[in-house]
Amino acid sequence: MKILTAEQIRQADQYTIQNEPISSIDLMERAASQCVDWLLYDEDSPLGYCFSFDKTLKIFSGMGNNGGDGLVIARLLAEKGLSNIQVFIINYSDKYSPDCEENIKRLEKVIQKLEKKKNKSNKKATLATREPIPTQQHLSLHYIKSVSDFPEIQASDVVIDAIFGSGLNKPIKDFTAQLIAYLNHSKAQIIAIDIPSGLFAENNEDIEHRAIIKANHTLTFEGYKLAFLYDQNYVFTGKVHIVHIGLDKNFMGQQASDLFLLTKQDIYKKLKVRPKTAHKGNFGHALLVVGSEGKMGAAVLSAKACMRTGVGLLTVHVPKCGYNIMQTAIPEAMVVVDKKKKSISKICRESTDLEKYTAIGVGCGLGKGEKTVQAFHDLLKSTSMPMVIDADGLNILAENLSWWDFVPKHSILTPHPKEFERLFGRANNPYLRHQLQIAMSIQRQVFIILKGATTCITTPEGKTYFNTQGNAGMATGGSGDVLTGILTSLLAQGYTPEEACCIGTYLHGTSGNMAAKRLSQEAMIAGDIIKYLSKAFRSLHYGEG
Ligand SMILES: NC(=O)C1=CN([C@@H]2O[C@H](COP(=O)(O)OP(=O)(O)OC[C@H]3O[C@@H](n4cnc5c(N)ncnc54)[C@H](OP(=O)(O)O)[C@@H]3O)[C@@H](O)[C@H]2O)[C@@H](O)CC1
Ligand SMILES: Nc1ncnc2c1ncn2[C@@H]1O[C@H](COP(=O)(O)OP(=O)(O)O)[C@@H](O)[C@H]1O
Ligand SMILES: [K+]
Repeated sequence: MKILTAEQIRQADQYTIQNEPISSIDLMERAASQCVDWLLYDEDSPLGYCFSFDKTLKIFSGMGNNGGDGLVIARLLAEKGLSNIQVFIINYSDKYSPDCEENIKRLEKVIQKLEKKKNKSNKKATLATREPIPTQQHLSLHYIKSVSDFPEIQASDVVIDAIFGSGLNKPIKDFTAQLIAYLNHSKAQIIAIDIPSGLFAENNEDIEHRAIIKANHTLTFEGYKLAFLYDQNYVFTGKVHIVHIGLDKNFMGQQASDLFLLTKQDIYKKLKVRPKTAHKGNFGHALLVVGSEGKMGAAVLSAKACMRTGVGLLTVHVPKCGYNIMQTAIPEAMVVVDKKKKSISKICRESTDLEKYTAIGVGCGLGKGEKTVQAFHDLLKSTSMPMVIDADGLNILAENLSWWDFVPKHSILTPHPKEFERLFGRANNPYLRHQLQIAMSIQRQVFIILKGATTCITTPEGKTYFNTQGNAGMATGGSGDVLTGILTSLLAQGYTPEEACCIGTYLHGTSGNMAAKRLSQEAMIAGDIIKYLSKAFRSLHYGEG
């Protein structure tokens, strides 16, 4: 799925208005009604039982179209009978967008209607019983012009943030900034419409010092904004839900973008089906160069994951101390033993040693001893076959930058953020780090998988794929080694490095999700990601689970 910029979405919005055709105010109505559906029916919605309990919905609307969305949400929910709704318009300027202004009038009409109904039923009740009965529905409209107008917020309130959307063009200031701090400080659940107010859709500088809503949920129109895919911004977006508002699909499909979000459909299309008559020679021969004393677990995890991802043959090169461990843990793998006991010292005696392998993975639990560093150097120089480089392989490279010349083109590097920083340096914010990652992939002609809650893959052509599969249960030692095994296996089987990166990260995350579902995030360990690979494959091939 393509990720479009806020500007491209705005163009899609204009195109839809002109070509569907639909008026902009009706498009706003459609967008808001989709949000209302989510609020009323989605299992994640904190509003859930508002119909029966006395939660109050407090909608904070700005003066642009995002504010307009908030006003329509209020009206539609009131029309559906929701009991307690308070709308606050933030008067940060003297200019409303036309659709926002029109929706204030529409909301005022509904309020008047409800008031009339209330008076009528009170009159009836007074005539019949001599006592007024309280009306069920409260809908009110208020204006915030300064700090003194801020309403009290209870922990049980549900707050809708419709202050600013994608039209934000400068950091928020003055009492609106104070309002955002005030809302963030409350204990209420916050739902942001389209984008948390204060967050820019792409590049966010100086984020620590800016006023930005910290939402529990964000209902975003049509697709993820780029900023939502940076882990550092999760604190603002909370869980992101895509709300489809009927923008022109063809127009959006034609927009140029080098940014993609990986979906199950994408992976399904890339996965090969094993021919009925296949033999093990059809699925490659992987070499893993891994392990050192005390870190043989990393080696075992990568080897098991490699086999469980379908490679035909696997050879693992380990130090002597790893021989029994490896043969016992995974008898399916062949083992080549280094002449050194505790760490690897020489990988290939001759350059032809490597010819029989179809992919090489190196780095898990390797250590950085002098001989190992030399062996890694020799390995880089002995082959032009793209390889997977992880962990200490990356750290060694970071300390020997001139060796970049020997890294085979189209290799896959899998740094976590700290390893990324060692390799490529620091960037001031996640957007700039992403730009740096793209630039490095192009310059070094390698695939970089920057691992995190959302994993970011960049290609030598400058494309980016984001993988959002996975969960915090995978934040446990060894998860990265499992990924290295999976990637090496896919490369060995003949998947292109780009396919291996996409399938590998998605599979790893899906398997982690299945493990967490069954075992809990707390109790799962890296080895469980391997155990659930079979389920993950079945779900990708046949939609099971
Ligand atoms: N795209 C779609 O498909 C659809 C989009 N829809 C909705 O529209 C939203 C975008 O609406 P929008 O363009 O009116 O922008 P919004 O964020 O409400 O800002 C309003 C104005 O605020 C101003 N302003 C900016 N920054 C400021 C600041 N820091 N402090 C003070 N003022 C500031 C600035 O005015 P200016 O400063 O330029 O005069 C700006 O024009 C979008 O997020 C979605 O919710 C749906 O309704 C329908 C389908
Ligand atoms: N919160 C999270 N959500 C999703 N995936 C995660 C999360 N935390 C870690 N992961 C995944 O787990 C793996 C951890 O890799 P790494 O940091 O190299 O671990 P290790 O060095 O222990 O093997 C990465 O693939 C990462 O994407
Ligand atoms: K918003």
